[in-house]
Amino acid sequence: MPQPLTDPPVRLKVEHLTRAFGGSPVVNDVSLEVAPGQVTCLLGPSGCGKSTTLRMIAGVERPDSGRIAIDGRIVCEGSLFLPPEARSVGLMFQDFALFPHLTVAQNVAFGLRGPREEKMRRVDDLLERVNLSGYGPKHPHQLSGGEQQRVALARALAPRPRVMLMDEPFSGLDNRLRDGIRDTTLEILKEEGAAVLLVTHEPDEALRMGDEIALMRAGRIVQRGSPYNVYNAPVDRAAAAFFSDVNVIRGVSRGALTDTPFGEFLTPGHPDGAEVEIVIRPQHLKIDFDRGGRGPNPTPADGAAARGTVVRARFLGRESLVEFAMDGDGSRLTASVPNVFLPRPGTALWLMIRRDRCFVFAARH
Ligand SMILES: Nc1ncnc2c1ncn2[C@@H]1O[C@H](COP(=O)(O)OP(=O)(O)OP(=O)(O)O)[C@@H](O)[C@H]1O
Repeated sequence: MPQPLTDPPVRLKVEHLTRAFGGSPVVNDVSLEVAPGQVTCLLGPSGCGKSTTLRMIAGVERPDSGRIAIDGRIVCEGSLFLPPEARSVGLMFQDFALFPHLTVAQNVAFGLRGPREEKMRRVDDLLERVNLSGYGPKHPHQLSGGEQQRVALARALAPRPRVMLMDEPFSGLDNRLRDGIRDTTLEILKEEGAAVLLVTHEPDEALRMGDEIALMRAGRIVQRGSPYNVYNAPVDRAAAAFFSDVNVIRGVSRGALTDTPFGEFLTPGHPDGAEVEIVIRPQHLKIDFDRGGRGPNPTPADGAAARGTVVRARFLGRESLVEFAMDGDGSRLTASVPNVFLPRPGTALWLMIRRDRCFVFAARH
């Protein structure tokens, strides 16, 4: 494939952003870039500093240090601190408040400058794109939560912001509405070509919406990459566990191999005697029947099978979760299987591991 001659353009560039409250750093040396038309999801648990990062980029919170540039123009560094309205950023928060006394059209037109005709064209165009044509004369209280949310999106996008900052914008919506609105929102954001930074604590939302995920923990970005890479090549056990439950099999590395109930695993890079953790998601455990104690015939890719006894099986709709106590050491492992598979507690079954889906990390102490 031909290589691009220049790097893709960067719309939002954040460098070494830091902010402490009461002496403890809440945002610690955060750097990231977002290109026009790209959605980066800032993902992390509650309290990890996502909103504070977003607020500094918006210009409503001052960093202690660091630099923010939009289209190459520095909007924050040292004593330079441009207010939100001078940064060309659009904002959308969870508790987006539409102005109750203004109509839908007036809400969308609120941040627009210029001739009336032009403003009305932009308002009509946006209302059409959020599927609310004809809603212009209504007032916010006459709209459902989902409709109000779409008006808020139209309002934030109306002045054509270069950067769109969204903080948990979908969390006030009920589940059934959410997926549809996420998809519509994504489509419009892409058409508008803004660089989007979206804060969320929900991995599913980040996987669905993001071109890139920046995984944040305790004030720092611990991993950045495409959703595929962040999910399939986590930097550590906690990064893996943020996206799903995980099983952890512990062992000791010797000669770059670690012996487990499932056979030997390659553990290169771990010194002799080092404790390692083999991490595997529940959907990558394979289940087979006991066949009178003889067990399955694993392929070389499966490695060895290990026997366990069902402790609990739960039906979750799309999948079932089956929890096992392993024969050898009584350790617990959980497998998820598609559809309904609900073996009785006490049933003996064999488990195998999808070795290509394992992550090996140094053990945490
Ligand atoms: N103005 C403030 N003064 C003191 N502490 C603050 C202030 N703003 C935020 N914090 C603290 O900083 C930490 C990070 O807050 P922040 O809102 O950035 O986290 P978050 O990752 O967005 O979490 P959530 O998803 O719960 O909103 C929290 O412990 C919060 O209590």
